[in-house]
Amino acid sequence: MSTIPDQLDPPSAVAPWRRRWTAWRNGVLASPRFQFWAARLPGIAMVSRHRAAQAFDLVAGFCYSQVLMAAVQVGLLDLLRRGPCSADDVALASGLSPQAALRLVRAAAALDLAEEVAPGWWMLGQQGAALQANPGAIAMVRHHALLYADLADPVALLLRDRAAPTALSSFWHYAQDASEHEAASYSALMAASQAMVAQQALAAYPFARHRRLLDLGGGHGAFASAVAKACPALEVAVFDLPPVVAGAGAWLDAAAMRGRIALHGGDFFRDPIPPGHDCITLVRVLHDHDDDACLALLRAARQALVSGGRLVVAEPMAKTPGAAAMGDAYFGFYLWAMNAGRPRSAAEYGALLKKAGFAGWRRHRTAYPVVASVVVAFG
Ligand SMILES: C[S@@+](CC[C@H](N)C(=O)[O-])C[C@H]1O[C@@H](n2cnc3c(N)ncnc32)[C@H](O)[C@@H]1O
Repeated sequence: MSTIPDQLDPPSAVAPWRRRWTAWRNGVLASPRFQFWAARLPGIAMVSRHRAAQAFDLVAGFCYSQVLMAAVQVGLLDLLRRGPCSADDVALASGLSPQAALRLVRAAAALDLAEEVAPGWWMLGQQGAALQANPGAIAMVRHHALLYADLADPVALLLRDRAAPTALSSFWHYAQDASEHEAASYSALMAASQAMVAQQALAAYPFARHRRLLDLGGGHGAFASAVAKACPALEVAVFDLPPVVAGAGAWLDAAAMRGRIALHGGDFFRDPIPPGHDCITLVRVLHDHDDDACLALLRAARQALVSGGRLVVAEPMAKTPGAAAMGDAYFGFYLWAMNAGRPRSAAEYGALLKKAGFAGWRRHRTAYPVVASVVVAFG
């Protein structure tokens, strides 16, 4: 099927030394002789074993994710949280056969989701404990069934070029006329995973220096509520599609924030953005949209901001040191499957913000950039 020629004409953009060095290094790494010796030479052997394990994880990662999915779906993590369990306990609670339960709990232990604390008895492992305590992460694991369905044939997905509906594009139905049920499904997922994002943004940027904040695409108000709690003097409002805003009341009631957060329903690509705010936030919104749409939204946000105001962008970004796979691999394919948007680096946001008329921008450090990076624009 591939029509890629053996040799490509070197493009002038690639420095000759870089091309020669990379080709030489790759030739060495691919050589069976090098691999044979690298596994035996003291010092290099450790590195090469680590690289081999990484390569295996890359090949088998989809299977690990499905072990996690099964553990979440049958309630294994909840069960192990309560105390030591045998495979028979797992079988009884999950409806699996004893041998299937044993296979699952052993796989979970190999991934640090479970830990065998005595022969035949398991509790939560370290990863399992952290995940089980994080409702947002668990909600995302369940949600991944849709992405997994879209990725079943990744080349077919790429070939469709975002022109045909997918499981994810149906889930993320951003429209004025979306049903309240559709809007409620994705808004609940976002609200469940918002706490960890808000934590990053609140620690990275001093929202309390502002007077009035508008969270564009703010869903049911989870981020707005977190900021309002952290900054009692700040007036906080949310702007989102009418079917989303219509469902926000119940969420705000549950969080005891009704009345504290003003709600505006509208389409930020068509309707005017409410003026008079000195801070506008876009949290996990821009990466859902293609460049032209982002630019239009950033221009509209800049016009709505009061003079001297700030625009705060918070979302997981591409080219994040130490978390590059999260950006262009995970979000790259997630948003491709969603049929809109792309992950962008902080520098790419900087360029878009300048194009939208902002005088400057700055990246604010977050403790977990894998959850969210923060870029602030001014002027
Ligand atoms: C990925 S969600 C993020 C929600 C929230 N900011 C968070 O981080 O939890 C994107 C949000 O943008 C909203 N949105 C998308 N298109 C919109 C539009 N044209 N006008 C207003 N809101 C829109 C969606 O309804 C959704 O609530």
